[in-house]
Amino acid sequence: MDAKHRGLRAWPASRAAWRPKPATPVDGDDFGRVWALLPGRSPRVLKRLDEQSWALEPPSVGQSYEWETWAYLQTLLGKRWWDAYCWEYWRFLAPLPREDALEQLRRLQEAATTEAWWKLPENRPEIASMLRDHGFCALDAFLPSGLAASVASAAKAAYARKEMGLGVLSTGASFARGDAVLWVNTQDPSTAGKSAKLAPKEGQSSAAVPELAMVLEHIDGLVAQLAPEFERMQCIRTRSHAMFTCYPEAAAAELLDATGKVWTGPFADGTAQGYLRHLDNVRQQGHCGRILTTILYLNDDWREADGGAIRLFEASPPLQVRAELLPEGNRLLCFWADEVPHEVLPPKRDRFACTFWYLDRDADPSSVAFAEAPAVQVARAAGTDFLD
Ligand SMILES: O=C(O)CCC(=O)C(=O)O
Ligand SMILES: [Fe+2]
Repeated sequence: MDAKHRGLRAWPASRAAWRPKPATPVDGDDFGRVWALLPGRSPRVLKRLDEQSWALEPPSVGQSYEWETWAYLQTLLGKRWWDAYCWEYWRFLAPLPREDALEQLRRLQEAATTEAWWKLPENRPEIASMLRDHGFCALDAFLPSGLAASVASAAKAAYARKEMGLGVLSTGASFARGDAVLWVNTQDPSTAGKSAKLAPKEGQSSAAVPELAMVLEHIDGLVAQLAPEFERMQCIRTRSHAMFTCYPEAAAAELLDATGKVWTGPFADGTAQGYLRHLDNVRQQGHCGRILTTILYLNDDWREADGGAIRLFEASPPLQVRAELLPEGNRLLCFWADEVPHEVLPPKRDRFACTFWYLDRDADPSSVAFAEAPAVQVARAAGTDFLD
């Protein structure tokens, strides 16, 4: 991985990067990548905390004594240590009148779950420039936390009910990937009847998950936000149905192939369960319409030791790594479908995600036109409305 991209595991920094490391001094590179998402009525992203003069005052990010403090708080608060961390910085920047601190924290948390930091005008240029400069962008805390949790439960429940089928390549082959897949659309199955079951290919599993409609408002909103910045997004007119995936923990994996045999993954010993390096849209083999890949990860507290990172490569040289990202819950990853080769490393825990592709082709049984699509808006402005 070249120096420019080293450490680009998340943007803003992942929770993993925030985990206290009392014994390890933070080295120069990592130190420069400390970011914070501050909750509040207008949440703010603080960048490069080490460069802010106030951050050098105690309590200061990156100092070993501070990590020790947070390690201690983690033992007291469990998962809530993160909230306390955000709270601490908020308090530090804007001293509050004396008030019950816990009550205030509760209100801050509520505000933080109803507002999307990435929609704020001051954060937009940063997001677009990440996509422009690196070919991908990763947004943490993307959805309101309750919504992210409910999508994660829907995916996990579908997997537990054995509704997911073996992932296959668009060519029909399955040698390269070890995931279980379920195509999901937003229709309410009670009213949609047979049309609620829509998968791109005959025989693939599909289902309707109505709460995805809310998720789509956010992801479509991001696409609409980014589109004016990118010529190549102007032709987007449809979005695929959602693809729920589970890459099962290697030891527990038992997927059936098309002939009903237990499928043991791409490697002969059956231990590896990832997805080999590939492009989502190989233009030389015929443009499949995919312009932008967006993946919402659905896994709580994912650690480096759990494996399962998505590794993004440069187009050239072919094995030059751009970045690796962990599939941490409520992280949205976007990248150019025809320009960013990627692979999924085998996970040591069941690994869930929900993928949508934004396409430049017309709606068909596997995709739908959506109101914010740039090409749809152009057509509307010209007096043609081809939405249902
Ligand atoms: O789940 C991921 O991180 C990526 C999966 C993938 O590459 C795909 O489905 O095409
Ligand atoms: Fe892919």
